[in-house]
Amino acid sequence: MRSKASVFYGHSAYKNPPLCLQAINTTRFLTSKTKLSKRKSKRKEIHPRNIIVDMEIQSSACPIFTENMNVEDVRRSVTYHPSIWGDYFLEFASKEISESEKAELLRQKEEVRRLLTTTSDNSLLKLELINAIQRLGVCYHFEKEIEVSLQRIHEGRNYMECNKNDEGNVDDELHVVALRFRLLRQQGYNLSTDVFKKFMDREGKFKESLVGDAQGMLSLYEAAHLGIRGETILDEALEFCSSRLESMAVDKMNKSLATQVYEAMKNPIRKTLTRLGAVKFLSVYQEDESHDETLLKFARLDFNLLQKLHQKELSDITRWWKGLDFKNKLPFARDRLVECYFWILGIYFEPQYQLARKILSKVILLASIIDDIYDVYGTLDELQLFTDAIQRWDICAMEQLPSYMKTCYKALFDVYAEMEESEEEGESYRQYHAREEMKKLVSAYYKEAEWLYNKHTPTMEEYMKVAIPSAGYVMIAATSLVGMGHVVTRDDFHWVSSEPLAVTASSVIGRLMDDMAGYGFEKKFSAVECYMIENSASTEEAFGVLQKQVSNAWKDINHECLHPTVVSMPILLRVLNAARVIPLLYKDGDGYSNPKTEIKEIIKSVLIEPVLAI
Ligand SMILES: CC(C)=CCC/C(C)=C/COP(=O)(O)OP(=O)(O)O
Repeated sequence: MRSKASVFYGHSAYKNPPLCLQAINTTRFLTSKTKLSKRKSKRKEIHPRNIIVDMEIQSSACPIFTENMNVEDVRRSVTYHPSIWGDYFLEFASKEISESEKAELLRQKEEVRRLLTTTSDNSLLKLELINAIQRLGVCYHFEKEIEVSLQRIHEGRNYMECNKNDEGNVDDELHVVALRFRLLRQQGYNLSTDVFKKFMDREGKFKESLVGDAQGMLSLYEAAHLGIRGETILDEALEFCSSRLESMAVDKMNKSLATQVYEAMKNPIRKTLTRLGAVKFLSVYQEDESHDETLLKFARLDFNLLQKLHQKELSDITRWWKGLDFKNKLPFARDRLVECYFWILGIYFEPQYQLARKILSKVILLASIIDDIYDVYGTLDELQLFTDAIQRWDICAMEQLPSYMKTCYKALFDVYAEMEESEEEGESYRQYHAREEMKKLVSAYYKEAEWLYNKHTPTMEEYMKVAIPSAGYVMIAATSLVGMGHVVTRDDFHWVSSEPLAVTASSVIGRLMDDMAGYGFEKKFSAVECYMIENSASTEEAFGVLQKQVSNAWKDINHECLHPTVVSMPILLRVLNAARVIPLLYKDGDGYSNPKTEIKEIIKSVLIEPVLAI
């Protein structure tokens, strides 16, 4: 088994910030926070204990206790805006995919399979075809065929000889080399970055002449996101391509390429959710004159049929959610049903993972409610009771809880019971592992609440030890395996519970991006404040260091996805996909708590609007 993540994310990385960061006084941080809260309060004129959370305002200050305060005074009252979707998805209750639609899908699928298997592996056409199939989100239909082809491409000794065009050898083209590199790395092949050396000068810099090749640079940019730690060529490539592509006059590119560059800068392929990437790529692909009509039609149909399936699932979960009536019973909590489902859809969208999606969507919804109980509403005494009850995991433990907590405890208990019922004989270890990870999550929530109430400022090391589990991604990784069926083994559950590097790295991405997005708004300590205080650093310096941590965490995930992997690809894909959700939700603020922003449009494009032919 590979080394534990603490080696990489331990104290030392934070203990030794660049020298320039060490002399700066923390008062800067305090001053900037005060200014910020003054500005916000003035704009909204709201009582500091009852702040409306909308796109600008997110939470109140931490509670200040005095002896004669009662419980209600102490509660940190935060009002999040209500769900923007309401019961919209209930209307899809009777949506079914018809038999004729299924038959048509199968017919078209066979045509694409024929196309895939008859296109020579030694051709650029094949690379482009595999790339299109993957980006259109339909590669789950052809996993075997793609695996076999990429294996042949990887082994292909005569690749270069087979790829001549009028100007010479196409394998000398940056686009071809970079595309091949990315496709093979995605498949887990640990290709050397030396393949890019021919595009560099004697000083080890990428040749400026490449600027004339926008397509090649775009492909190199995408390939560079598959890098692991220490691959300086890919770091260099990323910097070179990002700066050159961004400054390139858009009118020098054709429209399709310009759109792709714009999109790639925002959402590189490696960090993009498959379904969202498919919506975007469908429009690029259909405008590309060299597109394959069979593949395009199939991808469109598959997208729309899967969307129907997702709508029906969301309708079922909405019914369950309405039945719980949290809106009235726990009105302080975020009602983010659709956003939670969308989050889980990022982890798996394929039809075979329907049960897994249902389980994980319910669990993440309840985790969100519990997070608000700990961060917003519960008093420390109540939180202690809830934490104890969760550790006991016994329905009788509910009796000692205040009524709003009982509702949540019972709902959680029921979901895990449902999980148990869905398991086959001898599989109870699945629900057991999921439950243990939920207990750890709740303990971490409690620790954070305790810090807040006791006004304790943790060191970065202390903070990360708690904030990694409290990011919820270890719990998500374990629970994501529960409904996946026979591709998952008992060893996979042991792996996920052993703090493996990939899972910790995805937690680091989740934690740090969430903390950076919430900085200045959230009422609790975050990595930004911890870093600043511990290192007397400015906000900018803290962000720089944390962003570097995030970028290293991506490299660690990439590393763990290379052969030989500790667990199988379907397991690792869940971890990678969970990490992919984070930049989407947290790159430009907290898009989960405040989904009125771009997130709403994204959810619409994936879950509501069918893709149409132009
Ligand atoms: C991955 C999981 C469990 C997701 C559930 C929803 C959730 C808790 C989101 C983060 O909210 P937040 O920004 O308030 O989180 P925190 O309080 O940890 O900063």
